[in-house]
Order: sequence, then structure tokens, then C-alpha cells
Amino acid sequence: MADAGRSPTVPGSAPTGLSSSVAASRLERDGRNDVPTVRSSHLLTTVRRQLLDTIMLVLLTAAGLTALTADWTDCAVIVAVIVLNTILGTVQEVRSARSIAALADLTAPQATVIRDAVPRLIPSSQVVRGDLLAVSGGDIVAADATLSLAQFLRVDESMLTGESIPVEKTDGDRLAAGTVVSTGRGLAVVQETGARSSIGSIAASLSKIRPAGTPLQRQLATLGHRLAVAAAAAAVVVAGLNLAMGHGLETSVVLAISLAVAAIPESLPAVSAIALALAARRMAEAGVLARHLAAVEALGSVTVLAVDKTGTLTEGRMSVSDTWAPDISVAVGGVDLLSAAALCNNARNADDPLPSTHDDPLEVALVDAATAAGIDVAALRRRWVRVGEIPFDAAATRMQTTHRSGNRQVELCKGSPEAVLGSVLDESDPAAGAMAERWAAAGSRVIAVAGRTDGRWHLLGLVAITDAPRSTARGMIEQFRRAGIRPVMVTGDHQATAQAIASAIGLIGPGDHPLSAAEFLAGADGSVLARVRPEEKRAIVGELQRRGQLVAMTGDGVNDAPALRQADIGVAMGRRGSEVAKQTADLILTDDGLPSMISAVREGRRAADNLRRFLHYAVSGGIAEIVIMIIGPVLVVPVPLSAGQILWINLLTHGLPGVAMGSEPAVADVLTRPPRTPTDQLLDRRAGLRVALLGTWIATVCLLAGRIGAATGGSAQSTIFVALTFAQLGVAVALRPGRAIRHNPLLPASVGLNLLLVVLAVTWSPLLALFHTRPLTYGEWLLCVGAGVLAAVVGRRQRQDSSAVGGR
Ligand SMILES: Nc1ncnc2c1ncn2[C@@H]1O[C@H](COP(=O)(O)OP(=O)(O)OP(=O)(O)O)[C@@H](O)[C@H]1O
Repeated sequence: MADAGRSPTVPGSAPTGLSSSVAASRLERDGRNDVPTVRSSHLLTTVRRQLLDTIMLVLLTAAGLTALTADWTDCAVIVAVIVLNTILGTVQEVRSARSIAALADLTAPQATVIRDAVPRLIPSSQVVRGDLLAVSGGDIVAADATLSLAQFLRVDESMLTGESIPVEKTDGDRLAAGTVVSTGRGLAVVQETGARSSIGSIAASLSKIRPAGTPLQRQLATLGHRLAVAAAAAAVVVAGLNLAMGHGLETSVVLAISLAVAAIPESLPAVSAIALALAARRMAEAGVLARHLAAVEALGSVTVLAVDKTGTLTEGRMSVSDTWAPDISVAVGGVDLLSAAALCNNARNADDPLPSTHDDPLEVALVDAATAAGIDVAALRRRWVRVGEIPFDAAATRMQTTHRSGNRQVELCKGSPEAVLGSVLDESDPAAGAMAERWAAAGSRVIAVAGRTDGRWHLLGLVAITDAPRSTARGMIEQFRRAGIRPVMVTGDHQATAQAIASAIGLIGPGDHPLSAAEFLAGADGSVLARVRPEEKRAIVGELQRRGQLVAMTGDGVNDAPALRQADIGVAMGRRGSEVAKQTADLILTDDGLPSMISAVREGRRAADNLRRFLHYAVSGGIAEIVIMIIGPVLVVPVPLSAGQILWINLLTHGLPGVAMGSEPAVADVLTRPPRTPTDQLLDRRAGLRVALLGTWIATVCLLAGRIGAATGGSAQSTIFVALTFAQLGVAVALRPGRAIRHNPLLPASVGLNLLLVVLAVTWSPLLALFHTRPLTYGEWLLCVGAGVLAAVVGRRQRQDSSAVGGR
């Protein structure tokens, strides 16, 4: 393997990094820094897949049969249906694949590189050999690289080695692509990218292992199979019936096949993929990036939203509001409170050689306070060189550093008052404890700072840090509650701080107290959990799930990854979130704020509603066709519909209106009703009965129209053909949610087009021959319109019961 740092062809180790032009030419030469994945399939492959679909194979058989018996008109209709179905299917598949690919690009990992002497955040896929990679806590190493500078760097290599304790890395050590930086910072020269790096073995281990398809899609598949069996059984009955009536084998078989094809809602998978992909796109516009479609759908069923505090419920802009020292002049080895807070601190100062990808806002606030107090932080850090660090540990809630100036050495520690006053200091300091309590009760985050020179720790003082609640937080909490989603705050902060913030935003009442993780895990219930250690977050999510909740959880740090993975929907913050959190999450909030989450919930529920509505429509239509073909021959006319007519109705009513129904606007109560239980059946007994009722009703009115038509000298078959199309399109319009038509012009447009096509089928002579139809009399037209209206009326009534048809 070439050493990119030294090789004359890859001279990238200069501190200024590569120039943009060199980087561009290397990207061109070496290719993108990602593992070649199965790219979106070729158009021809998609077409072939469509044609090899079972339903298509059945149709091809029917076409073959009609050709064999020289039944050219039916053959032509079947071929037309095959062609049109393939085009529709391909277009839908390509469209949803495109939206998914666009989302994948938006949520792709990013890396910081030094280019043209400035740090730049770029997509990891554009990192090239010789790039100077800057890494810090929470980053995923973008490529195999050699460290040229490391500051207290620890890397979690468990995905490579299985070893869960982070490994310390120093100058000259190798960093493997895909491993995760736990703490510290470093600069490294990229050696290998793309498939030549170790990324390939790792990409998979980072993300959730997700079952193929979303839960709803899997339910749809099961339902689809059941319907197919039912349709096949009905087809056998129809074939038998026709044979018994002496219609000949070929006619009976083709009729049966057409019925089976029409009765199975074969466009369901396509409609569901489109509905979810559209929802994902609209969510992205609202600032919520879904990393896979299952998340879009699951969002609609979320019952608990576990949120962290800082930056999510609060502004995330910290500032020091107060300081307290036990004695005004206290200093350890010459280092006082604010100097210590700036030294025992990893936020950058003005002349820091190492860029940091994520400065902790708390540490930035401390550096700012020191600067405001007249301390030259850069000079201070040069004078007191850091020689050791025990990085901030969220479980211990403190960090510690060792500094040397000439022959003097000082150890500094900062952290939560409990950690510093309680376990670092040898003696407790009641005055400090009382002060910390007072500040925390007022909603501040309190940091205690201590120093040691002579083997004894001395308290240097306390710092109060404020971070105002977001102005939108209270409204958001109310909105989530209205939508049946319970917000729960899970924070590492002190109980008193958590309580103050939580009551300020209306999460808990004034008398309510936050729970500890242990209390919650032991069975207590509450909306605020405080002093939660990162490793407890995962258990808390698990406990909520055990209590039957579907949990969405926000997080941003390296330590949050296990909880994000455990949650049904892990939500990472786009700006403040670490790369690990983002790559583990299911959703990324680009603006770090919760308001966009509520729009996302709306989209998730809307997509699920639309699917249910389409299912109601498609299955009732299928039932109507079956009833007509079984009852019709006995009561009305020997062949109520020809094979071509059945297929044409199927194509007209399922194709474009199906896609249109997938993009209906959200119903009015979408955010004020409780979430749907994920285990809810798509078509439970009640909904199934309604669908059956609607289907039978459609069949009844159509057969009636045919019968009256025939009695008045018309053609029963042509009347049933037109009446059934009108009835199905009437139901499509009737099931629409009660919003203005302009919200989804696609539906009226597709219904209009279909009406035109069916009218042409009974008026235009070439189509008359093709569909074996006859022109209708005025009376018959009236009957057909009547059938359409009667079907729509029942459809509308069923829509009033929101649960059956995907909401009002
Ligand atoms: N950089 C730091 N150095 C020392 N102590 C810190 C630092 N950051 C936080 N602490 C202490 O550790 C405690 C827990 O902080 P942590 O950042 O782990 O909480 P969190 O769960 O991320 O909080 P939130 O829910 O508010 O985002 C804080 O209350 C504070 O006392």
C-alpha cells in the first residue's frame, strides 16, 4: 500500500492540505470514496422485472391463448394492458427509486478536510488520497489515514476488532475508515479511499439491520397474497360457470384469467412505494430527512417521543451567567476559576492548530467567559501546556487535565457538582453545595471546577451556565400531546435543572419531580428523567417499548448511538449531531428543531391514511368485479363483462387514480387523533366488512343498470361495463379526504381522463370493435351515471367513519 503521506505522487501532508484543484483531479482519477453499491438498476432490468411479475405472466398466458385461437381483438386488448401496465409500473418504480436515491445523498456521511488551508465539511465520498482529514469526538473516520497530529485521541474500533474499549492513538498511528472517534482530536493524511479502504467491512455494522420493506408494506404483501388466493378461487368458479353454460374452453379460461388479474390489486406495492417516497420527499422539504422508508411509515404510529434537553428543548446557546468562588482570591498554582475552566476545556481558541468538528457549547461558553474576563486563552494554553487528559465521561460527569508550565504542574477537574464536590474533593463544601442547588433550581447547568498541585484537591469555584428554553418548545409539546404522542425528556443534567426547564415549557406541573433512570426502570412513570447516563438511555427506550410504546428518540452524541439504534425511530440532529448519531439514526432533523418533527408525523400519518384509502377502493372494486361475474350470468346476462372489458376497467381504475390516491392531502384530524397501533391490521374485520359491503353494493347497482338497460332494448354488457367504471371512479372521488380539490388536482385529472377513455370505448367505432361494445342510449347513460352516484354515496358514508378509510 503506498504511503500517501510521503509518496511523491501523493504529496498531501502539508498543513495547508490539498488544493481544491488537486483534490478534484484525484477524485476524477481514483473515484469516489465509497463502496460500490448495487446502483439503481438499469431501465431494461426494471422493465424485465415488471414483465416477470406473476400477474404479468398470467396476462401473457392469456394473450398467448387468445392468439392461439385467433381471437385477435381480445389479444390486442390484453397486449395493450400488458404494455400500459409495464409502462406505469416502470415509471412508478423509477420515480420512487429516484426519491430514495436523492434522500440517500442528503443523508450521506460527511467529513472535515483541510483544503486550501481551510477546514471544509464535505461529503465523505469526496475525500481523496492525500487529503488532510480533521477528526474529533463523534466523527466516523472517512478513509484509511495516518495520524500526523493527535491530541488525546481515542478511537472506538469495535466494528473492526470487536474490542469495545476505545484505543488511544498517537502521531503516526493508523486510523481505519469507518471507525468512530470517541474523544480527542487529530489530523491525519488519507492513504486509501473507497473500496481499497476498510470502509466496506464497516458500513453495514453501523446501520440498523432493517427488514426488507416497511411493516405496512409487509402487511400489504400478506394481504395481497390472500386476495390473490380469493381471486383465483373466484376465477375457477367463473371458468366452471362459463364452461357449464357452453362458452368454450378458451373463452372461459381467458375470462377467468382476466377476472383474477382484475380482482387482485396488483398496483398496491407500487402505490405504497410511491406514497411513502412522496411522503419522504415532503418531509425532506420540511427539514426531516428519512434514511429509509420504514421510518416514514413508523412515524405515523409513534406514541412516545423521548427528547434530550440541550439544543432540542433549549436553544443550545450556552452562556455563563454567574460564577462563585469559595474565596475571591482562590487559585491553585496560580490558576483561578475561569482560567481553569478554559484550560480543562477542549473548545478551540483563536490560534488552535487543530480544527474541531464539534465544539461543546458548554466549553465554548467557558472559553468566552474567560475571554470576557480579560484572560488571553491562547496565551494561557501556551503557558500551561496540557500533558494529560482524562476525557469528559458522561457517566462520571467530569473531565480532568494535567498541565505543565516550566517545572510547575497542575491538575484540573471540571464537572457536575455531585462529581466534583462529592467525589473529587476530600471535604464537602456545604456553601458550594447550597449555591449549586440554588442555581440548578433556577434552571442553570452548574459546573464545579477544582485544582490540585500538592496532592490535595481544592475547589476553585462554581460556574452557572444558562441555556434558555426554545420559544417554540411549549407549543410543540402541546402539539405532540394533541397528536397522542407523549413527550418525555431524558437528560444527563441535574434533577433541579431538568425540573426547572421542564416546568418552564409545560412538560411537567410545578409539583412534579423528575425521576432517575433507576426509578423509571423499576416501574415508576414520569415525563422527565434526569441525571441519566448515556448507557441508561438504551435501557429506558427498551423499557418504554416493553410498556407497549413505539418510541422515537432524539440524540446527538457518540454515546447516544445505542439508544438511537434501540428506538423504533432514532432521530439525530443535522447540525449539532455527531456523524455517528446521524448514521445510526432513522431520521435527521436538518434544523435541529422539533417543529419539523410534527410536520414529519403528519406526512407519515398521511401516507398510511392514503394507503388504507387506496386499499379500500381497490379491494371493493375487485369484489364488485367478482360478484358481477358470478351473479351476473345467473340473473342478468350470460357474460356480464368480456375479458377485454374487465382488463380495461382494471387498468383505468387502478393505474393513475391509484397514484393520485397515494398523494391525497392530509385529513383534517391528522394531528389531533391518537396514533394508529402498529399492529393494527390494514383490513381488520370491521374494515373488511365495509369493503365487502361496498363491493357488493357496486355490483348490485351495476347489474341493476345492466338489467334495466337490457329490458329497454339496450346492451346489458356495455351498460355494465360503463356503469362499473363510473361506479369505481365515483368511489375514488367519494373516498377523498374532505379537502379542497386543488390540494390534489391529480385525482380529478385522472378521473376525467378515465371517464373520457371509457366514453370513447362505447362511442368510437375502432374501440367498439375492440371491446365488443355497443353505443349506449340516453337511458343507458342515465343508468350508468345513476350507478356511479349511488356507489359514490355509499363510499362517502363509509369515509365518514375515519378509521375505516384512512381518516376524514
Ligand atoms: N464538557 C464538560 N465538562 C465537564 N462536565 C460536563 C461537561 N459537559 C457536561 N458536563 C456535566 O455533565 C452533566 C451531564 O452532561 P451531558 O452533556 O452528558 O448531559 P446530556 O444528557 O447531554 O444533557 P442534555 O439532555 O441537556 O443534552 C452536566 O450536567 C454537567 O454537569
